[in-house]
Amino acid sequence: MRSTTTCSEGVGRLSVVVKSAREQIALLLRGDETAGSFSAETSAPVAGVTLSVAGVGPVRLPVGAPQERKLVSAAQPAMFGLGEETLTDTSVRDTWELTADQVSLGGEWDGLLDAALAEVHEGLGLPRGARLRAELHALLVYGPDQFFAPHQDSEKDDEMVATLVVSLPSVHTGGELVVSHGGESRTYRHTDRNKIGFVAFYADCIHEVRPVRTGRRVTLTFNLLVSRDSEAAVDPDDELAGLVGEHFATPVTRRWSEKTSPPPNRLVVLLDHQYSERGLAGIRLKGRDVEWVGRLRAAAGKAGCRHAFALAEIKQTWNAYEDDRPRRYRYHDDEDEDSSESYEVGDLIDDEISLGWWKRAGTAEGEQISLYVNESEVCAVTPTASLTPYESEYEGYMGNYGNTVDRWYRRAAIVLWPQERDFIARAEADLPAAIAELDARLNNGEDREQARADARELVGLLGNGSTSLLPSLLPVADALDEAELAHELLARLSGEGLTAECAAALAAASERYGDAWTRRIVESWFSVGGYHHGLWGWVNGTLPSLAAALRRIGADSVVVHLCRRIWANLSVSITAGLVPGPQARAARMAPLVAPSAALFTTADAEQVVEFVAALAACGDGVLDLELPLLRSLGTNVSSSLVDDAVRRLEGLLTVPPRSADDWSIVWSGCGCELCGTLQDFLADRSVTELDWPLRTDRRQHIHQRIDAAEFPVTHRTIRKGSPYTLRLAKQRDLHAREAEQRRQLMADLAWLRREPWSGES
Ligand SMILES: O=C(O)CCC(=O)C(=O)O
Ligand SMILES: [Fe+2]
Repeated sequence: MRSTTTCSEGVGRLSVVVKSAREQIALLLRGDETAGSFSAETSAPVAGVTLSVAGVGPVRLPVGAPQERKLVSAAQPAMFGLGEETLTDTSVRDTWELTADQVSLGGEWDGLLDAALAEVHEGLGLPRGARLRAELHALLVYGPDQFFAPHQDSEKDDEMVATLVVSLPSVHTGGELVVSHGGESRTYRHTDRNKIGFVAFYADCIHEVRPVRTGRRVTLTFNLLVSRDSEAAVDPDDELAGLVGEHFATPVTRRWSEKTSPPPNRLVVLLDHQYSERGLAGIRLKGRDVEWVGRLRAAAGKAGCRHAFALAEIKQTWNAYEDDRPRRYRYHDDEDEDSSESYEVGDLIDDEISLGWWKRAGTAEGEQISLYVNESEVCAVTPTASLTPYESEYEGYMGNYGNTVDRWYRRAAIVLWPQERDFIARAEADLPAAIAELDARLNNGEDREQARADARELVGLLGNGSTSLLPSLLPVADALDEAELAHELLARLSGEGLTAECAAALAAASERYGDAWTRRIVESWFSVGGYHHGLWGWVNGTLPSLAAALRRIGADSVVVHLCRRIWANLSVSITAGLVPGPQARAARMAPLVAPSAALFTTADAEQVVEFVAALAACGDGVLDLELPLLRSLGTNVSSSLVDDAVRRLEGLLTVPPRSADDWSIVWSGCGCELCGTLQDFLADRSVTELDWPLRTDRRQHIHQRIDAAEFPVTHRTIRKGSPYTLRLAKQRDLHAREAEQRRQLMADLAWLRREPWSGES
């Protein structure tokens, strides 16, 4: 049910049917200032509502002409009150009336009425605790020229506060209801044939029904009564406390999905005025904030909540449309324009709120925090958009959004959170502090079950790949003494966060939870195939000292797991880097040399033998890693690695040197017809040039093959004829280059043989 406002002056406040607790809190804080209006309007679909009138029978809705006539025949001319008298005077009131006892409403009616009363309740700004009831007074039918002159309804009942006019759908023109109060007047017309219209106004309003011009207007009038006792019963602070409780108990419905999330962990109520940290910490509040904060603190106390004062940074992103109308009509966004361009602001696309500082009640000092606040946790009496941003920036076309304008604001807030969710609410704001606190509690031997429960809550906050938290989290995971929980806490972090200082805690956890646990956690920390941009740096810089520290305290088995996992990562990169082109391959191997050296010097001899065995299974291209690795390792090297390199070099040198008339190049392509032709050309001992007419896409394939393998072959496209011709030529220095390569192989071999390889790892 949505309000279809047809007022000619003033706009009804009713648009949303169900308000969330935080929206109601904002309304409640705003108070009477702007809350109520003298009249309010809403509407509801007529389908499902039944009407029956004594002497007429069931009346179909919308009301058609034959039924209107029947209604009139069962009606009386309406009377009106003047002082103590009741009169009939068609110059004041001319309409047909059926009394309440003749009318019965059914079907969906009761539900619709309740919903309409809820809206009207809010629209009129009636006290929240008050109970509003509607008492049917009459059914009225206005035919052509009939009307009701301006008048004020008599309050027939002590509890009566307002009148509700329900317009049933019927075809007519004219017959507007005009309601006036304090110099303002609003005109209501109900013309929608599928809807029932509701207009409520306070009993002290002057109102009239203008003459109907054609058709008939059918209305039901109700007295709106407020129960006094209920009004008195609810203390507004209890109401606020109730709403706060409701906020923390209501699952969050997400905007674009059916799913719900657990209830929010906090309520951030934005204040109106600006404050410094010191001003806020000293609770030197201004203006309306004084009252709001007072009420919210009282409500927090009643609802079992803690609170803090906080400073929020808000960034709003709006759609913007460039405005190319002539200058004098342009809309300028305030005096301080966002940029020299003019534009119109459209919809709010994004509203990010984060808290960077807070001062919790009961603590001595404010704290720097970092807390992203969800929209569902924010309550604003004054919308941020109505304030002045401290900075704004107009951006041209931004992908999906078109043009946008970003606006930044700083606002103060009071933050409430349930006492029983204190730990997680604080942890979300300051994770390192929460971890340190858990650590201290466990060290002091405080309730371990509680610590476990709190730690379980932390799991969801430990995002993917964080590196900074491992050192502080490891001792906590150990002290919790629960293997699965310890794993969950640590598993989503990156092993790159390990430092030599972690050795003791890591060794302790490994000892407590066992070898299989250790292996599993190490595997999570260094997932294979994942993206580890800092892994090699960590292996070079940290792994050796961490391993040494672990060994000093007897945690050799942890070192074994670390080395195995680093090797798993390294060997994936080695395999991927063994590309056919020698230069490309050398470039891929270069960054792997240092981490390989660090790993080979860290791992125990047995593991190094395993690593070398894996290298030995690779093609000869792996020499591009093995030789620089051997140089980097110096004497501190496993003989098996030397042996593998020697074996490869010797093997390559058994191929006799190229004879002067031999121009063959051994290669096999992808097996396609083009690669076959290329292969034949390359393999030919005497042919050194090939002119090959080829279509563009086919030429591309051959270019790629030659570039990937880095053949000593030039390839040029001769842009003549159709298709163009690809000219391949074996490079003239083929022999000289191979001779040079051979000299290098021999030099490497001599170096390997000459070196006194004393240190057998
Ligand atoms: O029919 C209407 O819209 C209003 C009637 C009225 O003002 C009354 O019955 O007092
Ligand atoms: Fe009236």
